[in-house]
Amino acid sequence: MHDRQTFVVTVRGLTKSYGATSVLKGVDFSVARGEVHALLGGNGAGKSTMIRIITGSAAKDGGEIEFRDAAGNLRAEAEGRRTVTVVHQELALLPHLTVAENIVLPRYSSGLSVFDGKRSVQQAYEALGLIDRDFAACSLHRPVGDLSLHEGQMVEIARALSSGAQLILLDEPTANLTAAETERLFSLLRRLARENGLSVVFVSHRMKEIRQIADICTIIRDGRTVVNRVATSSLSDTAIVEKMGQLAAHAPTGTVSGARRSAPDGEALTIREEGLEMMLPPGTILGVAGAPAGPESLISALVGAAQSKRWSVSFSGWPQRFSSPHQAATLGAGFITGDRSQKGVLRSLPIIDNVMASRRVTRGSRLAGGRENAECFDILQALKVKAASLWDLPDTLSGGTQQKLLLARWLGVPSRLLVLEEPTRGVDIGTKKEIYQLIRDMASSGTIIVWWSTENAELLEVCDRVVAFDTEGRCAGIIDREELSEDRLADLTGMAA
Ligand SMILES: Nc1ncnc2c1ncn2[C@@H]1O[C@H](COP(=O)(O)OP(=O)(O)OP(=O)(O)O)[C@@H](O)[C@H]1O
Repeated sequence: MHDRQTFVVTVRGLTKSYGATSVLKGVDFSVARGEVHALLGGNGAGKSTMIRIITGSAAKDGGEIEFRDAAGNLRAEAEGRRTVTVVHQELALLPHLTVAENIVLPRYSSGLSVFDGKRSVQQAYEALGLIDRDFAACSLHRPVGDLSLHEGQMVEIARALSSGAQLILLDEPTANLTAAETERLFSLLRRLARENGLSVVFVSHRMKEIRQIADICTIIRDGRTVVNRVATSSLSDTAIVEKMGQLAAHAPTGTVSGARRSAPDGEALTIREEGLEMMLPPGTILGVAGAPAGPESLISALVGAAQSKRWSVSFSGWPQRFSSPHQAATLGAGFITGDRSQKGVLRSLPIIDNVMASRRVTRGSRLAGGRENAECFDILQALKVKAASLWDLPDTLSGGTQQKLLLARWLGVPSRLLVLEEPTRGVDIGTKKEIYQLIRDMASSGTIIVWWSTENAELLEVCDRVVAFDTEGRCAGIIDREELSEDRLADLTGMAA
């Protein structure tokens, strides 16, 4: 084990309440210099709240936080915080500025230094060169808006290194990365940990990658640390899920594939592009696999988000072209966007409006009725959403719980078609299983489900058939359930299995 002196951050007995809700009840957490550490816990366990307190964007009620430098000397709290950087799923980069400008920006944020273009490019090159010399040599003057997600992540990590970060926290960073990019990100993080002494904290609900990347793990449950700095390899998957308090939900759910379900009534959906035709009987769950280009074009055509020359869609043989997602919704085609923060959650409206939105559209109701309260309450209970009040704003909920709000909007709404983009992103392991069952129930009642996921294991668990796209957006194959495997999907899509 590491000596106390080598811990870059140590949290002891941290407490935090929001009003009457006690969120952190005495959390302990410490990260050693140069380690890759997984921070685990169910939705709402308190991970982000603790991270916000460590970085200073929320205040603690009680407990201690201690920062130390590489030599083991105590740092002042304000100085220590500056050595911690969080890389979120939605990258905090300015798309119109160049790579170099984005990397050096924090150096000038105090307003005390005068911007020096030449020096900045040199500083940016030094930081990005630690990650990838070739990429640094050709990208410093490119606008960040032109980069891929993976390249953007490299720029954020370079920016953190350039501003003296000792500890980087990454929040589900591999969603939407290809297999090769995921492997490159993991080996980069391992190298920076080993050679530069960087500490990495990895927050993820994907068991497979937790094992791939993290040597040490800490598990938080309901505001308390239940596993503190234990070797990940010493815990089985079942033990991890049990410590998170989700063993019951983790039990096998008795998958019933569409092929074995009795065929419900309804209209069949036909999707065509040149040289390809898919006919989906009512109740089919069609998985969509691959990097964004292909799935996005198909989904836009299905939900009326964009006119498509590539795809044609028909219900029971009748061509169907929705002119907007609103029209699609009124005609029984639901859509849960993968862009939770920009297009999904209605931030200025309370939880009840977020949940009831699609029901109001499909029912054509203009006034919110009193019975809605009870209905909304039941829907949230089915998804185990813990909220103090239906009238709270969504920002008072954890990230994974906000994702559940989007699902709640369409679950149980009678629909011909439900299109889902990464519906379980950020959702904890136990809740994922429950969502799979709720979606199967909707399919059993005749709804056709189209489910895009970058987690191949989930497509295997839920879908009757999968259409796979390669990284260029071309259709690479349609695979029936019996022939599905994670390796086959990874091969066809080039995405991490
Ligand atoms: N501003 C706030 N006001 C009230 N409650 C809040 C606020 N911020 C967070 N909470 C509550 O604190 C609890 C912990 O949330 P937190 O975001 O830390 O969880 P998490 O472990 O990061 O979950 P996830 O895996 O879903 O991201 C949740 O129950 C959430 O509703």
